Amino acid sequence: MANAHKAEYLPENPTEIYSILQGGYNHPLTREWQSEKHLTKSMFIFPLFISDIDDDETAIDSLPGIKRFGNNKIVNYLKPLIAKGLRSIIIFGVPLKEGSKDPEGTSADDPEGPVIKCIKLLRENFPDLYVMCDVCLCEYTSHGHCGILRESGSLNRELSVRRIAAVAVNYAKAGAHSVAPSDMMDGRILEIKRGLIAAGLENRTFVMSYSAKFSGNLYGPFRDAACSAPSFGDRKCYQLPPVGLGLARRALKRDIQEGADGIIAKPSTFYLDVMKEASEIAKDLPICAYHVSGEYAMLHAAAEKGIVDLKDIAFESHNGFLRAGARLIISYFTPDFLDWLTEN
Ligand SMILES: NCC(=O)CCC(=O)O
Ligand SMILES: [Zn+2]
Ligand SMILES: [Zn+2]
Repeated sequence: MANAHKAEYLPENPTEIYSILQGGYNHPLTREWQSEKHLTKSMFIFPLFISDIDDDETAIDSLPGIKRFGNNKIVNYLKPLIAKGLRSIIIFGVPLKEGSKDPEGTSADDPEGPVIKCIKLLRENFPDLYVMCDVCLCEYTSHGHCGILRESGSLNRELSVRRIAAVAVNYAKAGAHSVAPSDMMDGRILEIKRGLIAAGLENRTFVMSYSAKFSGNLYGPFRDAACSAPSFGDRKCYQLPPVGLGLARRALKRDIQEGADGIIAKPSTFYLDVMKEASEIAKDLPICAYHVSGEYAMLHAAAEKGIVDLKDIAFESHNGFLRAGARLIISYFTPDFLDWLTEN
């Protein structure tokens, strides 16, 4: 008999019954029930570009809707967003003044520099806002690379890691709740944790590691906003090659061992497999997707051309990150989601 292996309880023609799925999602509510996770306002971390020109308020052409602000302007800009439910931001400093960049990136943690001033300002004005700081040297170095260089132009890993850790500790001292090293120097998580312990700040500082940060073609608008393009060469010897899934796994495992409290996967849409693996390898840590500037700009460009609806595509992409295991999202769409998640 053809159906000898068929279970007793199956009907003669099972496809009649078991192939039917559409009854399970024909209503808007039953479609919502399919979602295992929902986007919430508290998942969003909004990138801020803060320059050393205190009255700065400059639109970034390649990042629609995003501006660079000086410290005199940022509080008023954030007030309505916080009223709508903004919980967290990540600060990127942008020194623009003549002579504000040098080989060591001194302006990164200058007490009078844009970042330290912004941390203090935001902590004073918004006691409930969670203040995260990107930690890197590229915005502050004259050469535009993410670490300290040898005379030959190659990276000095040891000096870089020491400098990165010192900057991170100074941000924490100024009041940052979280530091997020994006430099990709080997060993910086351990060095930062050691620095935080030495400063007595280890039990109140969240170290968010950009573990799986790939070099590639999606950071252009950010470099316009942060004026951080390297003056020579590229970042391919420290950011991961896009094909390097194995390297991402190694970086993740190392950063977990060195004590990272959270993991960033970046970029996001093109690297959902990495995000999924990160959520499995680092299952005890929150995974954060970084929807980077190029991804944001592409969706805007497509919407402008009438190819996609901006809100629909933003939900589709950001829900993808949750499906892939992310719990947090750094996104330039944050102000939009604060509106959209209120309407919903
Ligand atoms: N550390 C931040 C970046 O390198 C770029 C992010 C972006 O393109 O939005
Ligand atoms: Zn950098
Ligand atoms: Zn970076």
